[in-house]
Amino acid sequence: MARTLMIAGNWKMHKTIAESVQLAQEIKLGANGQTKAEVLVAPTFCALHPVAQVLDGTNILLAGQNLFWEEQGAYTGEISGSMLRAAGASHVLVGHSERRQYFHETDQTVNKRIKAAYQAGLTPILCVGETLLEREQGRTETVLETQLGQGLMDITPEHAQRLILAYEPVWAIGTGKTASEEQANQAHAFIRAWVAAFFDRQTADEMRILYGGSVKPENAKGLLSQSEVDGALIGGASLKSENFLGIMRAI
Ligand SMILES: O=C[C@H](O)COP(=O)(O)O
Repeated sequence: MARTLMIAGNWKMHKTIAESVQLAQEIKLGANGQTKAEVLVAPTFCALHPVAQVLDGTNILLAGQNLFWEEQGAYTGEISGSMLRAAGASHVLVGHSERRQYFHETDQTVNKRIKAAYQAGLTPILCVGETLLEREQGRTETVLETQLGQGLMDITPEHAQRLILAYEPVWAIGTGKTASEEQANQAHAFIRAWVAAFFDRQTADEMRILYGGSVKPENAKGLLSQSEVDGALIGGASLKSENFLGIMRAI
């Protein structure tokens, strides 16, 4: 079955509220009727609600960049799934490599966040991917298997039907080095086969697996035309509307 492509922009820790609103307005104008892909943006927490107001009435989706697994409480600096929902988000990134690397998130806490996302009615976008060293040691598949297996532990098949995965080789993030089309397709095929074995074939066939790592207008077409690549999770190139819209137009 045909999977709807998703073009997702992760704005990371970039842009003030005013700048986020401006970018959202430019994307809203530019994306209007220009793409068959689903479009999603993930601003900083403080810009979520203002961006939601800009995107109101469009089919552009809004995501949080992370969430905590408790609903509320004395957890300074954290945000819950229901708070993201209330701010206008329908999706949430979980387990981004920057969260794992700089904030010590583990597969176990990723699993708690995934469950909390479902609990709040959010669609999680689970990010997985190997480091350069792991790839050079031939451990890519083992790493992916572990991140997926532990991250998705005890997730019900019903919930899995709403899951989105993102393959983001750490060595390709923000480095300008993109995985080759073959490398991306091969990793995605491995992930899809894993999903089929862990859940079932239909879930695997329907699951979107996005590629992330230095995607830009010049390489988007090649990457996104791979049979196993169902969209892109874009960092740097999502921060300028002409680049983000350029990626949309390239597909
Ligand atoms: O979430 C997005 C990825 O980390 C990719 O970032 P990048 O496009 O800047 O390499």
